[in-house]
Amino acid sequence: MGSKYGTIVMGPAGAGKTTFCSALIQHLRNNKRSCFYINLDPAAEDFAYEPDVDIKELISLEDVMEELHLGPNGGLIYCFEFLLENLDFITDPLENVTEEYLIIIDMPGQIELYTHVPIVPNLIKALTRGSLNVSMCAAYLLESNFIIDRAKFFSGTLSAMSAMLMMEIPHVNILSKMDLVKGQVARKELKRFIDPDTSLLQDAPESGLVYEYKEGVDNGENDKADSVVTGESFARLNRAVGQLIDDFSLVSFLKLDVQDEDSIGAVLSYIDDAIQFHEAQEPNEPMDDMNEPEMG
Ligand SMILES: Nc1nc2c(ncn2[C@@H]2O[C@H](COP(=O)(O)OP(=O)(O)OP(=O)(O)O)[C@@H](O)[C@H]2O)c(=O)[nH]1
Repeated sequence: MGSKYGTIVMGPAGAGKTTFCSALIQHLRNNKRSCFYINLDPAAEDFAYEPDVDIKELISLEDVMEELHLGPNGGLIYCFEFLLENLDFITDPLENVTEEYLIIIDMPGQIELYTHVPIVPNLIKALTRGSLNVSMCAAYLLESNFIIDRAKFFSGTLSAMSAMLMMEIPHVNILSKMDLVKGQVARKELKRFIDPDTSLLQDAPESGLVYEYKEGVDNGENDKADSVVTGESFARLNRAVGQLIDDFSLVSFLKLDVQDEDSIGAVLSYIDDAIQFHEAQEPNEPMDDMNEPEMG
């Protein structure tokens, strides 16, 4: 059995994951490459391309919520725990996928799956270290209009970093929906987000990553600016968080506009390169630590 290659598409809700998967599939088709599309978002409904494997065929989020009286997030976690107990649902169809294919996995946006409980890391281990030995790259999407709110952008960057550290596979960060900021942000300014320049946080203290709220102030979204205290201790805390991002200078973003075929091609070649580079670096380890206790 030859090698297998795949990308797992992650990022917050609404970042454009499913749209990116469709654009990527179209691009692969245009270039006579094959793909195997797996949808693991039980809430996703409209697909430009029908998935080859769809978690909805295994378990219904609606049924789980109704029968177990769970909310959407608890229901989603249940669905993934069920998937991990029934991994054959994904691994069996992948057995015959050859190296000509790019396996594309479309994920839900809920951050709980990546951080609070190590569900996605365990899923990735099963795909990369088991007999399947899929060489994978994570594609983490953050939507570009986050740059309008610097605090939101940097907290998104921290989530991207956290996913990168948890997954332990090659990782590509992508700023999606670039069409929405085109012409609105100067090129030079945009560069400071592409390679995150943490001094952006200090340039606009009202956009600090860490806020202290005044007592008795309504902390609703609209009143955020009024309720921020920009004291030196908070400036220091912001600098410290900024330094943390700086220290991981690996975080930088590729620009994606799904209408622009060249940007899709550029993202794909980064994914291809990241997979190839990783493959050349270290052979996949056997799946020996799947049942080790994980961080809680
Ligand atoms: N302008 C613009 N809109 C986009 C782009 N990509 C996605 N969208 C829109 O953004 C919304 C969310 O896109 P999805 O692809 O469903 O995002 P998702 O990350 O899969 O969403 P969840 O599955 O809910 O987490 C949809 O209305 C898309 O049409 C883009 O490149 N440009």
